[in-house]
Amino acid sequence: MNYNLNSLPAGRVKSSTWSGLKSLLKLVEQERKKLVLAVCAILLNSSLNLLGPYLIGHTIDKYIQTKEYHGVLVFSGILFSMYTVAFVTSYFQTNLMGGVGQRIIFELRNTIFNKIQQLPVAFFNENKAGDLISRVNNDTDKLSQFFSQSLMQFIGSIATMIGAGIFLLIINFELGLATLVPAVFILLFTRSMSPWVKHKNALNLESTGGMSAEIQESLNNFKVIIAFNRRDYFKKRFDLANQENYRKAIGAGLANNIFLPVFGLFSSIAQLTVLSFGIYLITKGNFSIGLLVSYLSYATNFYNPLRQLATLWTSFQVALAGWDRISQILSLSTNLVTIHDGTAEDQHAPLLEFRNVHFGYQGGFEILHNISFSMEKGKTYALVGPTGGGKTTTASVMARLYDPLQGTVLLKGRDIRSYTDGERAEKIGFILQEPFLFTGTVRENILYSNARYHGFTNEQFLEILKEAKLEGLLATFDQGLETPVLSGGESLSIGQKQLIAFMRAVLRQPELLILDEATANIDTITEKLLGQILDKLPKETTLVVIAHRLNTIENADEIYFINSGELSPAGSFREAVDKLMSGKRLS
Ligand SMILES: Nc1ncnc2c1ncn2[C@@H]1O[C@H](COP(=O)(O)OP(=O)(O)OP(=O)(O)O)[C@@H](O)[C@H]1O
Repeated sequence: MNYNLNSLPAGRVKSSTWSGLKSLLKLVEQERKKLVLAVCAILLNSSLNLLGPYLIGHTIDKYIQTKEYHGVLVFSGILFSMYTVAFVTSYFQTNLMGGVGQRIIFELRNTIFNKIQQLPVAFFNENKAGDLISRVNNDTDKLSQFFSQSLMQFIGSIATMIGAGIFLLIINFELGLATLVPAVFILLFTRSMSPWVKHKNALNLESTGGMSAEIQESLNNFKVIIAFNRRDYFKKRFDLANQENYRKAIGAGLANNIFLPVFGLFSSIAQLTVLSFGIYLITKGNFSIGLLVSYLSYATNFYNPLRQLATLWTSFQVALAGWDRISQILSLSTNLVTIHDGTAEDQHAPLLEFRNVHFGYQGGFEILHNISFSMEKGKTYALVGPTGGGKTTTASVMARLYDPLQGTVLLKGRDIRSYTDGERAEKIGFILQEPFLFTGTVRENILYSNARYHGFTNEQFLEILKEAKLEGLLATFDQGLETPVLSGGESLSIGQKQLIAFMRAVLRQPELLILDEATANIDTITEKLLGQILDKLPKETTLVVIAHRLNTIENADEIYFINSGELSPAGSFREAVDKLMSGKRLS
């Protein structure tokens, strides 16, 4: 599956306005009741506003021209009450829709975030975090604006226009037709321009995502930037991204503003038509002044919402462009599905086995070539080899961060794909080369993957750590379990981060524990302590150690070389060292 959002076909194939609208409306299904109420309110509002001109025309012809001022007063009262009710309905629907918009954005952000969480590592390799953040924050905001501000105005404007159009045709059919002709041109113009406007907005959102990705990358690398005094590098890159965004925003702005003057021009033409044709009809004796006043008002009632629609249409196109980017994420699914092959675990089978495994990252060359080997319960395996040889990649396939392109990985004789994520994570612990920590405390970070200890007090939890012989590792943290972890671990040394990752993984007592350079940044004394802790793990635990330092693999039962994606057994530690001495070097 292609996980690169910027090259996904959905990004280029634009959904049509109608299908986009339909899928957008699906979002509000849960809000149906509130939506119906809001639509009723807006329809009532439009009807009341539409009745106004008719009553004014009637008052002029029936009471003002005949000087019956009592009737004028009565009708003024009626009009005042109507406009008051119209105001209340308008306020009611605005309130209602404001809430609907906020709930939609809330649900939508949850849905996208949950979807992102379900996607495999390959998705994160392919997309920049800044762009994803922009999709979750900025693009959903565009949708929310449409739902909370524009949708009801949209419905209200269309209702008012239809009503006004009907009045125009009823009062005088010929004059009505002449008044409505410019609207047909507006319709045709809007239809032909909408895809272009939406495309311009999509480009704008894309460049906002790109800019956000630049910001995120420079913030992540601020230490390197400062150390190498290369502020100019990211400044240049940001300038470029900002300029690009500026150009795209100008393009989108121009496209968005194209409707307003055109709509304005045609509505002025319509007003002129009404005025000249109407006066002509009056001079012929076929029309009254009151009717002309009503008529002009209806023409305004028809063309003003149309002009407003120009703005709303733009907001709709922006929302559609945002929705396209969001639905790209929603349309993805994990390629690491759980299969049901019905095979039971075989307690006598090797703990983990690679059978003719081939693997390559998305869109790249094959990295692992036809690897076959197996690992027994309770043994320690070392993977050694040159930088870029494929050790971490092999470990990642072991932990099913990726599936092989060809071949099978078996866990206890069962296809690893037949285990659920939960079962797999329970059985396999993986201490990554770059441990992931989040803002909080040391305790929270250790508990991250050990939910069963969540309710424990510090004393109880310390007891658990003591039993697992992990307590000694806390000595390097000045406030023990309560030591704060700031900015995703920036406040800790890399060695300290590795210690936390170590405690996190060991506490789970997995059946297979993979340590990818897990001790590379730890002093020799602490490393010894770690070694003792590993010795205390249940004897059935299988260990896989990836290491550059030879002393860390001294106690391995078997050592494998991984070089250029090929795996070969190196025998015992002595044999491995002999091989190294005879010319093959570890990195
Ligand atoms: N996410 C990725 N996307 C594409 N290629 C990758 C990715 N990760 C690693 N590679 C490539 O796969 C190859 C093997 O990398 P891997 O990280 O497995 O090597 P390694 O033996 O663990 O190296 P080291 O000792 O430096 O950790 C390298 O050529 C690397 O460029």
